[in-house]
Amino acid sequence: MDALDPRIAIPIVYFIYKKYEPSSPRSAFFLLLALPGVLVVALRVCERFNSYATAVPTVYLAYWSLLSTFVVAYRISPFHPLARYPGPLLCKISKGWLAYVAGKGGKAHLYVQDLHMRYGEVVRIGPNELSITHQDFTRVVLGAKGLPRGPYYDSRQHEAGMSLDGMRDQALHAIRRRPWARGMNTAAMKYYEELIRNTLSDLIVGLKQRTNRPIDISEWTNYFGFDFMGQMAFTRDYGMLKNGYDKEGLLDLIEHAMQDSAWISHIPWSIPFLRYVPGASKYWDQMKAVGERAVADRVALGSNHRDLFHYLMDEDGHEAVRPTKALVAVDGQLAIIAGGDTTATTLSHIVYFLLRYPIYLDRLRKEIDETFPDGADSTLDFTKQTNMPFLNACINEALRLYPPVLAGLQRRVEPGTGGKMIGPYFVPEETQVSLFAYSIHRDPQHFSPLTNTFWPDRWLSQEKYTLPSGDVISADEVVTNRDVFIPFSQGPMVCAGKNVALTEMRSVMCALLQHFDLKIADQSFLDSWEDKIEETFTTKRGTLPVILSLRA
Ligand code: HEM
Repeated sequence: MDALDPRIAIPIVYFIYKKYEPSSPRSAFFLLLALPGVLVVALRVCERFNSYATAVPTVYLAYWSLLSTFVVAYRISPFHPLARYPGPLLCKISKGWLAYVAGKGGKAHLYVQDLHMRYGEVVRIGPNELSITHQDFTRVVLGAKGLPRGPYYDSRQHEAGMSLDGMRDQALHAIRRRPWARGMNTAAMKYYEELIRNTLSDLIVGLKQRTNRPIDISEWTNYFGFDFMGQMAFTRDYGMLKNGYDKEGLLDLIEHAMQDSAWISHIPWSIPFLRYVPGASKYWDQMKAVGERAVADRVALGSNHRDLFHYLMDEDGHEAVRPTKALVAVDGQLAIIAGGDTTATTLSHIVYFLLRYPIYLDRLRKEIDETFPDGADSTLDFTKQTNMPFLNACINEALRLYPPVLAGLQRRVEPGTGGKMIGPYFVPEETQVSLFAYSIHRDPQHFSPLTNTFWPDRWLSQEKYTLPSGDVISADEVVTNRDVFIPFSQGPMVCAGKNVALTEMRSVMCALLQHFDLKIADQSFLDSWEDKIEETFTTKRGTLPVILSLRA
C-alpha cells in the first residue's frame, strides 16, 4: 500500500472533509472532483490503470463510496459525540432527511413531535443536531447568556447583508437590534395603534360588504395582516382590504418563497450551490424587488412619517453609521413577512377554534360585550383589551397549539465553550440545538390536562377548573408552564414585533365579534383545517369559508 492507494487516501480526505465540510462550491469542487481527478492522473501515470477510460470511473466510484461510507460509519458509530441520544437512523446519517420531510409535505413539525413521543425529551434530528423539550432550554438556550443562532438561519442571507432574524453573531445582532427597539418604543407604538385602527376600519367595511355569503376568513386575515404591515413598515398601501383581493400578488409570492426556505434551511450548505441552479432563487429575487420598490417609494415620500422605516433608516441620527437603503429593504421585507403572515395565521387559528368549539365563541363574545357595552368602539381603548382574561387566554391557547413559527428555533453550542448542560443532558460543542415550539407546547409535562385540545381555561387563574366534559378539577391538577411558552421565542432574539402583534390580534377579535355573527360555510373545511397546516418556515394554511351576518 502507498499514499495513492484509495484505502489510505480516502481516510485522509475524510478528515479534511469532516473539518472543512464543503459548504462552498470551491471546496466541494476541490474535495469531491479535483482531488479524485489528481488520483486518477497519478494512478494512470504509475500505470496502475491501462487507460483513463477505466481509471476515471473506478477511482471516482471508489473515492465517493469510501468517503460516504466513512461519513456514515462515523455518524452512526458509538464514537460520535451525540451517540448516546436516540433518533431515527436516517436523521443520524444526514440532515438531508429532515430537509426531505420538510420539503415533501410541510409536516416537519409533526414528524419531530412524533419522534419526541417515541424517544422522549431529547431526540437526535440530524448528525449534529438535537431537538430538546426539557424546560431548562429557556435559560441555557434562549436566556440572556444563551446560545447564538445556528446555520439554519444562513438562508436569510441577502445580497445586501443578513436580515436581523438571521444574524448569528450575538454582539452584532445586539447592535442591529437597537433601531428595532426604538421602532417599537411607546411613542412608536402609539403611531402604530393609529394605523391598526385605520386598517381595522377597512377590514370591517370590507367584511360588511360581503355579509350573508361565504368568504374565506383566513384570506381576509392575510389582507389585514399585510395591509397593516405595509403601512407600519413603509407607509405603503397594499389595498388588499379595500380591493378585496391581493392586486400585487404579494401573498402568492411570499408563500412560494417561504416554501423553499423551509427545506433549504435544514441544509444551508446547499445555498451556494443553488445559486447555480437556474430559477432556484426566482421567488427571493422577486421578493428583493418588492423590498426595493417599497424603499424607493418610501424615500420619495420624505422623512415626515414615523413608520418602521423611519427608525430602521435611523432618520433621527442615533447611530454613528447609518444603514444602507438596501439593508433596510431587507429588514423591511422581513417585517412584512414576519409580521403579516404570523399574525394572520394566528387570527385564522383563533377563528377556527372558536367555530370548532362554539362554547368559547359565546364566552369570548360575552367578555367583549361586557368590556365594551352598548357597542362602544373597542378600538378606542387597546389597554382594556390587554386586560381581557378570556380574550388573551384564547390567543395564548391558539399560539400554544399552533405557533406560527412551527419549526426549530435553532441555536448552536460553539467550539471552545466546552459544551452545555440542558437539564441532565450534556450537549457537546459544535452541536445544533433546535427548539420546536410545536413539540414543547404539546408536552404534557408543560401543559396538562387536555394537552392537545383547545382549552383556553388553562391560562386563567382559578381555584377550580371545569373541563369541557363537565368534570371539575383543582388548580394543582392544571399544569401551565408559562416559562416554556415560546410562540414569540424568548431572550435577546425574541420577536421584535410581539407587542404589535398582540395588539393587532386582540383588536381584530374584538372588532370582528362586536360587529358580526359568524358560522362555518362548509363543515368539511373546518374538519380538514388542521390536516392542511404545513410548516413552511412559518405556516401555510387552507381556506376557512365562513358566513358573516351583522349582529342584531
Ligand atoms: C403572532 C405574531 C408573531 C409571531 C408568533 C412571531 C414569532 C416570532 C418568532 C418565533 C421569532 C423568532 C424567530 C427565530 O429566532 O427564528 C420572531 C422574530 C422576529 N419577529 Fe416576529 N412574530 C409575530 C409577529 C411579528 C410582527 C408583527 C413583527 C413586526 C412588526 C415581527 C417581527 C419580527 C422580527 C423583526 C424578528 C427578528 C427578531 C430578531 O432577530 O431580533 N414579528 N417572531
